Amino acid sequence: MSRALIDLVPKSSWVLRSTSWGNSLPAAVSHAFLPVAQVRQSSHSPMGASPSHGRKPVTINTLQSLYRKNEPITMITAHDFPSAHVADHAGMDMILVGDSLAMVALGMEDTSEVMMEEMILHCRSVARATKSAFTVGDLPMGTYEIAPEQGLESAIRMVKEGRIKSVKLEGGIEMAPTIAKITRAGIPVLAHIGLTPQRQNSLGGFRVQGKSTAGALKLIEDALAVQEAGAFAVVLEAVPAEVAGLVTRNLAIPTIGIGAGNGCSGQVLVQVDMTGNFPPGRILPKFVKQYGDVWSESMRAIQAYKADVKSRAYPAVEHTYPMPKDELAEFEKLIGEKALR
Ligand SMILES: Nc1nc(=O)c2c([nH]1)NC[C@@H]1CN(c3ccc(C(=O)N[C@@H](CCC(=O)O)C(=O)O)cc3)CN21
Ligand SMILES: CC(C)C(=O)C(=O)O
Ligand SMILES: [Mg+2]
Repeated sequence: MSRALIDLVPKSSWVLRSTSWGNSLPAAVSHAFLPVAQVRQSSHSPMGASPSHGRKPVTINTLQSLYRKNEPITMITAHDFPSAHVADHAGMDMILVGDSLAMVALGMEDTSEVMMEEMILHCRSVARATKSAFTVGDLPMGTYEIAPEQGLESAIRMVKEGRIKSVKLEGGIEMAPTIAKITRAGIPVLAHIGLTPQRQNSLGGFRVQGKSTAGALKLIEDALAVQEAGAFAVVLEAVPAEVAGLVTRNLAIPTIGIGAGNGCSGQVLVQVDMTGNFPPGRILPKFVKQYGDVWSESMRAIQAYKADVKSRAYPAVEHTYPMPKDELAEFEKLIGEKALR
């Protein structure tokens, strides 16, 4: 809302917006009065009671410590401020700004289309909402494959402009020099092997990897190479559980599985998949467990709004701004004089 507009709203209707940071805002932000008529009350998430409330920011050391304790690392994607906000408040250890946002947020055919500038825009919005989780940004296709220097330049842009804490890139042994280059510059790298969607055209589509003996051996070779290059963890996507378990047992860094069974050091899912925020009938990868039905809930709410507008049930009196009685009387008198109606 513009300054001019804010000045028009009577001060009496201003309330302290109860934010998701809890009821007691620090003094530094207590001037953040917004002209909202209602303090949002949510029965399912009482203010200040979210799992991540007051949690210290997750760092690379926190992740290391979870790994040592054999406690599974939780990771989910987010692509904007609200989706990062809810993931952070739910207490996720890591939030990934995946290039899958090309498909789930931008409506592109696959992930190869998304540009660096677009990834940076989404990273920035996620970073603003994330107070606790460790953030990772996917390097989009074409921004790291040419040479280690190109990879480092892109990784620096993701951190400086995207405001995220680490980068992820797809590829195994052939990417080791790039992973080493970025890591040595002080940017943590999450590797990603198995099904690498940016390479779908040479994989023959989104296909399970490491199903054959040769494929499984290649996966182990790749995992060891990215570890050796300095990756702080490695995503294993769409590989048999047996192979992922073996890789996990033979590495000294965490494995983050997606469609890789229960033997990994952690799990990641695409948020819109697991919350069910997509039209009915969409075919999901086999590994997705749908924990919610956000689409139906949004549909219900929007259709109820539509019905209320059509029937004039909304807005009701409580959603309107009353004029003081004396002002209204004066106003009506003036209208009568001017022959308005
Ligand atoms: N919304 C969304 N969720 C994802 O998990 C995801 C994306 N988008 N986009 C990028 C990649 C693509 N992903 C996918 C997509 C499909 C399958 C899939 O359908 N796999 C088949 C097996 C295919 C085969 O091996 O022949 C399956 O049955 O799960 C797997 C991973 C994972 N990533
Ligand atoms: C599925 C995860 C690992 C990913 O790379 C993405 O969301 O882009
Ligand atoms: Mg990705």
